[in-house]
Formats: sequence, C-alpha cells, structure tokens
Amino acid sequence: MRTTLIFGASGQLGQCLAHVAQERGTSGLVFLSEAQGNILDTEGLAALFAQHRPAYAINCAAYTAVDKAEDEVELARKINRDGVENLARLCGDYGTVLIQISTDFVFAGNGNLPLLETDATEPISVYGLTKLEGEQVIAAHTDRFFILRTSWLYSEYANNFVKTMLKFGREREELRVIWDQVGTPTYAIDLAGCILTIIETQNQQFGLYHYSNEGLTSWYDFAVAIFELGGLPTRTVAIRTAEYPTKATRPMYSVMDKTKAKAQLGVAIPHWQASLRTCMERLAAAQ
Ligand SMILES: NC(=O)C1=CN([C@@H]2O[C@H](COP(=O)(O)OP(=O)(O)OC[C@H]3O[C@@H](n4cnc5c(N)ncnc54)[C@H](OP(=O)(O)O)[C@@H]3O)[C@@H](O)[C@H]2O)C=CC1
Ligand SMILES: Cc1cn([C@H]2C[C@H](O)[C@@H](COP(=O)(O)OP(=O)(O)O[C@H]3O[C@@H](C)C(=O)[C@@H](O)[C@H]3O)O2)c(=O)[nH]c1=O
Repeated sequence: MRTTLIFGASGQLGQCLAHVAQERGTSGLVFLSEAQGNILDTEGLAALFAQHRPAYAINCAAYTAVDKAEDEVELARKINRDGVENLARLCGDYGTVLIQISTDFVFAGNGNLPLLETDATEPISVYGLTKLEGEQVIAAHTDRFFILRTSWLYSEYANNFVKTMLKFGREREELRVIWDQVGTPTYAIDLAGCILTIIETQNQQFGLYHYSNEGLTSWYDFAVAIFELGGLPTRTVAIRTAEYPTKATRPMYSVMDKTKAKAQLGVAIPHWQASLRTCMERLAAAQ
C-alpha cells in the first residue's frame, strides 16, 4: 500500500486528521511534525519522498499568525509560498497527489455574495497574500493537486477562536467582539473528514475547492453561540471592526460557496451550528 505523508501534523488540522483517521481506521498515514518534516528543508523532504514514494502529500504546515505576519513577511512567505513549492516539485517528480490547504483570506472581502472558486482574489493581509502565492506556485510543478480553501477553523485541538472565547469567557464578565465581519466557521474535524474522503475514494477531480461549514455568521454571533452552548453567562458586546484595531486587516465578508465541493468531492457538509455543538460536547466531555 502506498502511503500518505502529512506535513504540519502537530498543528490543529494535523491533529484532527489523526483523530478522524483513528475513528475511520484509515491506514498508511505518516504524520510528520515540523522536526520530522520541515517543508523548508529540501534535502530532508527529498529523503522522505525517496523513502516513502507517497501517493498523497497533505500540507497542513503553514505560518498562521495573521497579525504577526505583517512584521514577519519573509518568514511567512518562506513557509506559505516556498515551502509549498518545495512540496509541489517533489509531488511532480513522484506522481504524488498534493493536497494543499488555503484560506478565505485570499479574498478582499468587500462583496456580499458567497465567493466562488472563480472569483477574483485580492488579499489584504500578508498572511492572505503569502497563502495565495502558495496556491499559485503549485501548477508549474504538477497538475495532480487539490487546493482546499477553508475559513475560521476551530476544534478541540491547538489554539483557535472557540478555545479563546471559552478561556476569556471564564475569566471575564464582558467581552467585546466584532459583528461586522461575516464568514463561516469550519470545524477542522469536518475538513479532515473531507480530506480523507478525497484519499479513500481516490478522487481524480483535481483543482481548487472551497470548503467551510454551511451557513454564515459574524464573529460576535459565533461568540454568543459558544457562550450559550458552554453555559457561560459572559455578556457579549457587539462592536465594529474599527473598535478592535489589529495589525492585519481582515476581510469583512468571506463566506464561500461550496457547490463545487459538494458535487465533486462526494461530501455532505454540516451547518456550522451543528458542528459547533459537536465540538462543544467533545470539549465538555474531555474536562
Ligand atoms: N486556523 C485557521 O483558522 C485557518 C487555517 N487555514 C489553513 O489551514 C491549514 C492548517 O491550519 P491550522 O492547523 O489551524 O494551523 P496551525 O498553526 O495549528 O498548524 C500549522 C503547523 O505548521 C507547522 N509548521 C510551521 N512551519 C513549518 C515548517 N517549515 N515545516 C513543517 N511544519 C511547519 C507549525 O508548527 P509550529 O507550531 O511548531 O510553528 C504548526 O504545527 C493552514 O494551511 C492554514 O493556513 C485556513 C483557514 C483558516
Ligand atoms: C479575541 C477576540 C477577537 N476578536 C475578533 C478579531 C478578528 O476579527 C476575529 C478573529 O480573531 P482571531 O485572531 O481569533 O482569528 P484570525 O487569526 O483572524 O482567524 C483567521 O485565521 C487565519 C489563519 C485564517 O485563515 C482565517 O480563516 C481566520 O480563521 O475576532 C474580537 O472581536 N474580540 C476578541 O476578544
């Protein structure tokens, strides 16, 4: 059996892939932490590909600190663009299918209709720009790739908005949260399931896809839902983006249209409220 290499396996999505693979009994997955598979180490990567001759490489590795990226442009670009190119080159050489994860932050976010894969990109942050550059370097090396753009990832693993809200909610009586940025939260466990389905079904419909949960919300409404499900009495105050200054600018509207993913990847996508409930139940059970 040919293997699947998973880069960035210690991050949030990497841990969700391990969780879902264990649930499904998926075999042949090789989980690589940054120390075991640094996507900037071309010699190390070449050795891994020579050893495993993988059928798939899933790239969960990324520079994801959105605000910090504004000051660390070179490092963000190295990881989010050059690292992806290193993988794509080897995938081309070995006939490996590359599964790359990208973001809603490739869009400017000044529209008000769900974004299609064919819509124009216009990143407004260093993180968004370098992730887009990472998308763009792939096709020169291989046409056997899936790029999955996702948004607002959360889960019981690593750091994310849900866990931050639960922590702040326990510590503070009141929280001020932006209500004029609209998007769709995505349970990283659902995304991990989609990725494993692509592999298990040996899907050959390569290309660019949007994948988030269904529905839309604001960060404020998302926070309110988290506090309600978590049984926290925290008062949530809706504020405008201008009242919460951050180094990086974020899209005001980044809801993505998933019609293509549902038609071609064979996945049913849960609504964000249903998936949030599942995640909150698992977090509560783990306490
Ligand atoms: N989190 C989110 O809300 C969203 C994420 N995405 C995308 O989804 C993907 C997964 O994100 P997520 O799991 O949340 O991110 P995390 O930040 O949790 O995980 C990223 C992992 O990549 C590792 N990494 C960094 N540099 C390298 C390197 N040179 N070689 C190998 N590994 C490296 C990090 O290690 P270390 O911690 O040691 O630096 C970390 O474990 C990313 O592509 C991200 O851009 C898209 C939309 C939303
Ligand atoms: C903690 C906090 C955040 N916010 C706002 C700031 C921001 O607009 C929004 C989310 O903040 P965060 O810093 O948690 O999330 P952020 O890092 O902006 O999340 C993004 O990460 C990258 C990796 C992606 O690819 C995106 O899809 C998106 O998930 O919530 C508040 O309004 N009040 C608060 O107390």
